[in-house]
Amino acid sequence: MTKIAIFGVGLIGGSLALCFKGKPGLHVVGHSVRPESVRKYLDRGVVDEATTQLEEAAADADFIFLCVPVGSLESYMEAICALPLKKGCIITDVGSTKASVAKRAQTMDLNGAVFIGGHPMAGSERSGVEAASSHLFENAYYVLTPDSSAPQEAVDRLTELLQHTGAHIVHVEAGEHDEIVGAISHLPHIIAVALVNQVRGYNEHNDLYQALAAGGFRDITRIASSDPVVWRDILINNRTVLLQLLKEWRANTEQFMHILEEGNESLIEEAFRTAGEFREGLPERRKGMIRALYECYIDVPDHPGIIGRIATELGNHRINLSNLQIIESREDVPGTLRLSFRKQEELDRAVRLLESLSFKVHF
Ligand SMILES: NC(=O)c1ccc[n+]([C@@H]2O[C@H](COP(=O)([O-])OP(=O)(O)OC[C@H]3O[C@@H](n4cnc5c(N)ncnc54)[C@H](O)[C@@H]3O)[C@@H](O)[C@H]2O)c1
Ligand SMILES: O=C(O)C(=O)C[C@]1(C(=O)O)C=C[C@@H](O)C=C1
Repeated sequence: MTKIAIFGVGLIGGSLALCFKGKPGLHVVGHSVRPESVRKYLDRGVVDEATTQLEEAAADADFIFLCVPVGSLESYMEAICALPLKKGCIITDVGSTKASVAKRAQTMDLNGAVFIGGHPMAGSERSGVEAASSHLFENAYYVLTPDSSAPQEAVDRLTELLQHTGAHIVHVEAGEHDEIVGAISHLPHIIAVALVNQVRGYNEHNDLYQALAAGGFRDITRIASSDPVVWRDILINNRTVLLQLLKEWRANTEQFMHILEEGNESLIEEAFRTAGEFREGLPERRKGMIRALYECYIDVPDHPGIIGRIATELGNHRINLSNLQIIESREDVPGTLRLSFRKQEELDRAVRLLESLSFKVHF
């Protein structure tokens, strides 16, 4: 039996546990310092076994996954490596920053274990084991940051285990990883939070701000609802990179102010054109969340029964919708529906069907 110990069975740890649990030859043990959490993991069937004892969880483990907030990673590593570990045990983490934990692993006594940093590029604004899903990592990228001291055999073993997540494994150097995710994940979280708080301030004097906030505001601010402790740790940990990115962001914002002061129409168009083109190239269909898998948007006239008709047509053609969301709906104005499917083939069939019914489909 291969024993997998997961420390911190929250959104990410719980999702990994669900990917491994029930697979032949794998036994998943969850750890929490809180007895009520241990009971919850067992009641929800996320792990095979759960304990509050660090030593019991780590004993004889072939793989140890550290799925706690970034600020707690090093203390967990130190506590675990002071325990008797199985020789050749692989310790990995899922932290959203990689350089500091990699550096700490290089300077500490790993007690016969091998450390390989990891970071699944999938997640959600939700947290806790309640939000865990076995589908979270499907088709997402999963970054590994092995340094030159990591034996190839260990990297191969971890890569093989992670096949159960359905993610694509990529190797990135830890420092480069932190720069890239700083720009594509951490900076957007800061911007979303700052924007929501700016509007929250206006709303204190006029609650129409909140009432009128529609698709645009929701789309750009979903991640502002992310877990405060998890994000406190990420931002503090990656602050050198983030301070540089924020300087560049400030310069970009000032440039936009100049364009507006000048009333420069062509530069505004140009900014939307270049941004739109780049965004079109994002690997949209590789996202790991169920709700964001294979999507299309359709314009619909705002009249009663239209949603029912679309759902019925899809059902009649045995096309399974995984989600349907009204993005915009106002009286007398065409609305937009977002339709999500679990498979490319279902999306393709839905698009053909909806177009044949004269709906306008976008991606
Ligand atoms: N949320 C995301 O979208 C996402 C995506 C990829 C990676 N990560 C990384 O995964 C790790 C876990 O994040 P998550 O989103 O699963 O968080 P979560 O809050 O859902 O889970 C965190 C787990 O760690 C435990 N924990 C242990 N020590 C803790 C402490 N001192 N403070 C708070 N919780 C503590 C909690 O009980 C919980 O089980 C973080 O390092 C995060 O950077 C998060
Ligand atoms: O989709 C989200 O809600 C996320 O915040 C996921 C997200 C991201 O920014 O893309 C957040 C943190 C991670 O470390 C990896 C992925």
